[in-house]
Amino acid sequence: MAPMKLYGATMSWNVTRCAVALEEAGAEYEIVPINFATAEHKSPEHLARNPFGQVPALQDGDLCIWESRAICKYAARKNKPELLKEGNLVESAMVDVWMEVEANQYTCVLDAILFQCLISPMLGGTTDQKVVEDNLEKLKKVLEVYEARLTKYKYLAGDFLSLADLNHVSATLCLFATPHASVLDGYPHVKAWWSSLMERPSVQKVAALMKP
Ligand SMILES: N[C@@H](CCC(=O)N[C@@H](CSO)C(=O)NCC(=O)O)C(=O)O
Repeated sequence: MAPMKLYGATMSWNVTRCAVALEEAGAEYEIVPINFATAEHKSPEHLARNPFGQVPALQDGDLCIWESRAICKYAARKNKPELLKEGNLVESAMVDVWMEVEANQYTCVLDAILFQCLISPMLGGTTDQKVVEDNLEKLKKVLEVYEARLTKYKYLAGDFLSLADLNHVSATLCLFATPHASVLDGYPHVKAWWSSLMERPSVQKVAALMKP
């Protein structure tokens, strides 16, 4: 079977979220860059992959899917279903909860910080420090919940690694490219959780991919 194709740039934490899942699942894949400078993401060819004209998109044979977290679930379900715990109703429910928390409580706040600190300056813009500070305060409230959870369990969904943990990696790696990674220092169990994720070969490989 030909390797899967992950369309997008490794500077995007939505794209590299998929790379972490693909690496952890041991999938055969290649990253196909999409050139934003030429609006390739809005080309008919790419719109056929992702009708919203965004990256990532994943092609696996005749199947083409988009939305990073759907791609991650596909990679896990196909190659390493234990990352979803789908055979266990309770464990899979907790995986689902923390996958939603990653998207709707954690990364949505982190996105605002990363845009201001990394994307805006890259586009010739400025960093709105008030937006950064406001979202750091929101992130601290989220991290308080994580700290309480990770005081009880080694990983977010329970005492087992799941896709919920892995979906946090790409955006958190980007946090370390900003001056604000120290926000994690106030949460020792979150730091220990992050350190254990960073020890994984899949994460180390993607971290290397993301280096500018
Ligand atoms: N919910 C989606 C977000 C994709 C996205 O915003 N992609 C951006 C670049 S990466 O941050 C993108 O393609 N932006 C171009 C555009 O929106 O036109 C996902 O998780 O895959």
